[in-house]
Amino acid sequence: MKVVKFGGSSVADVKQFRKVKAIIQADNRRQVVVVSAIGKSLQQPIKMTDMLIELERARDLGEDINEIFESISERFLKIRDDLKIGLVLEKDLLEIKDNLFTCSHDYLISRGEYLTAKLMAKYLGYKFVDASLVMIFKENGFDYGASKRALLKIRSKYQNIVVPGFYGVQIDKSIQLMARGGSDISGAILANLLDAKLYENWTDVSGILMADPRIVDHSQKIDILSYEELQELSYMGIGVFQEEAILPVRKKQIPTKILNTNDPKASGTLVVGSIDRQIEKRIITGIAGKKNYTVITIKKYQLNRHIEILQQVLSILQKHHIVASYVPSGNDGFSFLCQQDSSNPNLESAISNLRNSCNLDKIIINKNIALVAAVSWQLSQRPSLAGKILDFLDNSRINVKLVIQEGSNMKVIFGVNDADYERTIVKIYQEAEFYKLSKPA
Ligand SMILES: Nc1ncnc2c1ncn2[C@@H]1O[C@H](COP(=O)(O)OP(=O)(O)O)[C@@H](O)[C@H]1O
Ligand SMILES: N[C@@H](CC(=O)OP(=O)(O)O)C(=O)O
Repeated sequence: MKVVKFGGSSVADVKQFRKVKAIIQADNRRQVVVVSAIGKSLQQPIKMTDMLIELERARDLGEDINEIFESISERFLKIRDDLKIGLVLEKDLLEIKDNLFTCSHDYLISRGEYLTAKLMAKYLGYKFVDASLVMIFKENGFDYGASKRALLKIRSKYQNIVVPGFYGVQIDKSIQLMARGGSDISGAILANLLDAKLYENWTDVSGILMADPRIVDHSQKIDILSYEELQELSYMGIGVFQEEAILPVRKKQIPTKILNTNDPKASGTLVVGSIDRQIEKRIITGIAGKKNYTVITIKKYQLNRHIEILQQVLSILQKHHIVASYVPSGNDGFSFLCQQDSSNPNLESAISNLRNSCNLDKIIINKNIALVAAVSWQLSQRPSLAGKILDFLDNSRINVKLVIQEGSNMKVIFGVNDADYERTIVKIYQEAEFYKLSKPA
């Protein structure tokens, strides 16, 4: 049995729905289907999830919600009408509108997946199973036991089901949303619960590419990679597979394939536990990164004799809910990195709190830093790799502000100015290509 997840781009319009049906019909082991909310298409530049976020914003600001609600409804009703499936969606849409001023954020934003799954289930002739019945959370995480019991009970009656991704239910029956891109997580959890033979993750690219195709033209595909390597790449920002989706499949060693709905015959990328490295020629597995970091450097003379400073700094960060990666430095200071985005809304107040509360010599703030990581399982055997890349970036006049090689020994990270982000990825990609060609047989 296979669990198959279709991302927003795979269900963006009626053409995409037809492709999904052809894929499902081509293999009767594709019994458990997870869908995201309808995503972007050529005609529709906005994901349904973002339209719902916009609806919520309009509601909260007291603006007119009717226009945006109408365009949301129209997208669903158009797919239904074009597919000619006799599904009564109007009742669901009315219920959402009725609930709009009293419902929670998680309920509202999850309705994109809910309605898309209803459409898909009807179109495929599969049973619609609301995620609130089978994706059960408890206070401190996901409840695998309760979810499995509920799921097996339903599957004893219905083999072929469609489950909306991206959300589940809390003990108090309220809807709980997952992180953005969370349908990947739903699919991975369902594959875990059902001990699936394979988890197929269908998207709009033919697998995981060595670098973001929006930055590197004709980037090579990664044919096979380990859960560990994918974890590093996802953590560093490749959007194609949600980082939190790796653990559920990794735990049960369920092979996972990233496949292209628009080119279903393409082989895609296979993710597994271990790889025969004899046949793996690549030295750098992949390159990924993110922009918009702030580097905060704390200076304190003989910091190693004032260990309490570290404790104070960390507790201030915690108080402001700052998500930070810590980069130890020398005797007289250390740095940490924070993303300047919605994950750290209190960054500025945390910095001013640090300035006022800790007895520091100096705080240096460096904004608009991009991190670019080269992931390679061979890093521990090739310590010179980081140096070679640095040399290459230096020759290209890219100013590298920091280098981090982590304990995992799977990736080396280069901090550059945001403005140099794309160029850095292109240069490391070129270096990776050169390396592959120049590697001794
Ligand atoms: N290294 C990479 N390999 C493949 N795709 C990547 C990579 N980095 C970024 N992407 C982007 O991820 C997109 C797919 O992810 P996403 O938009 O979440 O798809 P879906 O709608 O199927 O969930 C691709 O269209 C591509 O632009
Ligand atoms: N619709 C949600 C969840 C998701 O997984 O979407 P997608 O498969 O389109 O990345 C989001 O936009 O975050």
